[in-house]
Amino acid sequence: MLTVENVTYKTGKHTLVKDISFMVQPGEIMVILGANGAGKSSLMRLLSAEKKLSAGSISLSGKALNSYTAKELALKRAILNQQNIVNLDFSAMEIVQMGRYPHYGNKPMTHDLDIINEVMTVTGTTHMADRSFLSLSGGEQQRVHLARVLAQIWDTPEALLLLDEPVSGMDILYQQQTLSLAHMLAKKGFMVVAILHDINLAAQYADNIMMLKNGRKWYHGAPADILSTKSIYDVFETEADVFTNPNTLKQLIMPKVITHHLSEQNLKPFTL
Ligand SMILES: Nc1ncnc2c1ncn2[C@@H]1O[C@H](COP(=O)(O)OP(=O)(O)OP(=O)(O)O)[C@@H](O)[C@H]1O
Repeated sequence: MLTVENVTYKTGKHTLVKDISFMVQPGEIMVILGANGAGKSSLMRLLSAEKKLSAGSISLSGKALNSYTAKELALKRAILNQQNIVNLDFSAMEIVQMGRYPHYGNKPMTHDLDIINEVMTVTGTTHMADRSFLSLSGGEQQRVHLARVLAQIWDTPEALLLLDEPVSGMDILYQQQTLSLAHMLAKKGFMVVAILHDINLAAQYADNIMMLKNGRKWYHGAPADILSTKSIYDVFETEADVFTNPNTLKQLIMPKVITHHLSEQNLKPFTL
């Protein structure tokens, strides 16, 4: 289990995360929603132990996160960051192999190679294995990074998978496939925490949603319990209709079109 208690993160004079508590159970997907600048990535950096807490505590499988060694953490949790910059010319398979690195000495063993093949299959990246990573499209690179992250924890029971905007740049098919995969991994016993911007995807895949605003937790619960016109307005300052999809019984969010800032008088032609 992931247990987060009264966590605060300050940098300089700024408090980016304020007194947040929650738990994520093995088998659960928790999605973090919030406007730009709400503190989602900052919280994610605390969960990954990339940043130190200013106050509060985080424990993973009953052990304080800050008492894990770097190697222990690498075997227990993996993070897909928003930006994964690679400048060197590796093949896609070499990138995925890097994810497996904490598990082997000099050379990957047969078991490691089997896992690398498996995660490339489930992320639809096998056919890119020998391609230069730098030649891949943005969405293809994102899938290779996902495979790398999965290779790291594929065979770890109750691993923590942290996904910061995992489907940005992916087409609609791979968005669905990636989140279905996250769902499958949760059912395998992983704890999945994902930042998404698409509320409809959150409604479709999350077991629980946490909505942040100004670094604070504003709402937390099952999508059906917390997604409403009011909560969306409170957190995003945007009006939206919330329906129930008759086929899936999940929430469907339809933002209302805002026209008042865009009157024709305000739209002057550009002059060069
Ligand atoms: N080192 C820093 N010093 C001061 N403010 C910072 C620092 N790093 C981030 N911030 C600010 O903290 C706030 C939260 O940033 P964070 O990246 O966590 O937001 P986010 O919810 O992930 O946003 P987005 O949806 O745009 O990715 C933002 O206003 C950001 O500008």
